[in-house]
Amino acid sequence: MSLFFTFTIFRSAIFRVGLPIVVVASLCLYCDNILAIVSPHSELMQISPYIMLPLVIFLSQPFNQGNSGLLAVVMLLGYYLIQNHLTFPLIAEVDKLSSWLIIIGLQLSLFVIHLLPERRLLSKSGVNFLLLLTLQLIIGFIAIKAISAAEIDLLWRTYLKPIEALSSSPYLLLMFSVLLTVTSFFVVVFRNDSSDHIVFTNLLFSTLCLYSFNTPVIPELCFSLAATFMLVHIMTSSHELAFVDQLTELPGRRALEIELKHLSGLYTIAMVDIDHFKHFNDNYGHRTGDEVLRLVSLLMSKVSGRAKIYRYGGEEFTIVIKGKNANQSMQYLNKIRSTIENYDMVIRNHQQRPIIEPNFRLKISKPVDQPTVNITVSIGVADSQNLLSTEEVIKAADKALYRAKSSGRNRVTNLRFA
Ligand SMILES: Nc1nc2c(ncn2[C@@H]2O[C@H](COP(=O)(O)OP(=O)(O)OP(=O)(O)O)[C@@H](O)[C@H]2O)c(=O)[nH]1
Repeated sequence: MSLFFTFTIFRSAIFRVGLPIVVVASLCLYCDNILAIVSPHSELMQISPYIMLPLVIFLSQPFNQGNSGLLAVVMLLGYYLIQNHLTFPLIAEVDKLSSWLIIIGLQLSLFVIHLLPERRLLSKSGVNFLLLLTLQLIIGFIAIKAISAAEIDLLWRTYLKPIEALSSSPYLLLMFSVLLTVTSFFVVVFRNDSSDHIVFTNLLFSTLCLYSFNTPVIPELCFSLAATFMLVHIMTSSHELAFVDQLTELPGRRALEIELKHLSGLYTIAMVDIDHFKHFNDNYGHRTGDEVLRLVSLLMSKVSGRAKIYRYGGEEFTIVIKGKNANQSMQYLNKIRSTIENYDMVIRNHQQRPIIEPNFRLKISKPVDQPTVNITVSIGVADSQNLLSTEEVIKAADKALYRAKSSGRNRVTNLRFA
């Protein structure tokens, strides 16, 4: 499987919602076994959200993941309130009211983060959100002071009685939680913006926490797992920013440099360059040019083979094929060249629809009567046989690419056989 598809799978909505669902489902299925393992470490479990959530807040600032930072602030506050303002099992009237307010406040605040742009934690939108959170806290405290025990009891008996066989939490609150979590699920499936899946993950774990509020260690476990997902999200997003080209979603130049450091033995390097791309940009505009770059990346990735494809820079790509010499790689490279050449690109008005659909699906069939253009690429190839270093192989492939261009373009050139 090429690196391109590995990245695509990790970034897909299905993977992003699927992984936390699998974790939560496993927790539910093997609850007794998991509790038996973690219960002896309950003190450690209790403090772990206090360590992990501040770490998320701290890392979110330099890593530009403000929404993760805000999620962690909400979760930390929720966890603190659950640990310090509730007595389990929830029998006292004031505890019941507090738990309802905490859950409603926690989940609404988490959900609102779907609406925020990805900025730094201490940006204008971040600070506004934190002010809103403070306001919510004040309203909560006023409500607890203002509502009498008799009124809470009436509320409990009239609207909020739990279905004991299902959960000790009021079913109306559970429904509210599930509704927000399911809505968030669809936000990930249909939008899948940078932090959507992590909002969903937090909602999912907080719903599980509500569902099993009175089970010991469950709140600690849920908040720790949510923090773990956020830490992984911050790390993988930063890795992506550093190593994945944002336009084509292929690994970029830095990823290639690291790959080159580890290359040894027999391998082939091919430099791929789109022909007359400046002309294409001048004729159809830079935005269409960008889409062509994405299309070429996608077409190259679809041609099967165990090669790794990188965006070298501009309209140039690098293909690394391990375990094969240049001659053995020619068939694969020619297939890439011909696949690109034979793809009929429909140039649409950008106000209507782009060449490639936003979710990166290839448009295979072209509508009748639409004018099409075909682009071509030139490829220069060299292998590690008789060459001492990767720099030399790249230089030789570059030289071969220059020859491919000067010999008429739209060809694969291997200088050893030229
Ligand atoms: N749209 C778009 N254009 C880019 C990007 N990076 C580089 N380019 C353009 O790619 C073009 C490269 O042009 P040249 O190096 O002259 O090459 P060419 O026109 O492809 O000609 P040959 O390589 O000789 O076939 C320039 O016009 C750059 O502006 C990008 O990320 N997006």
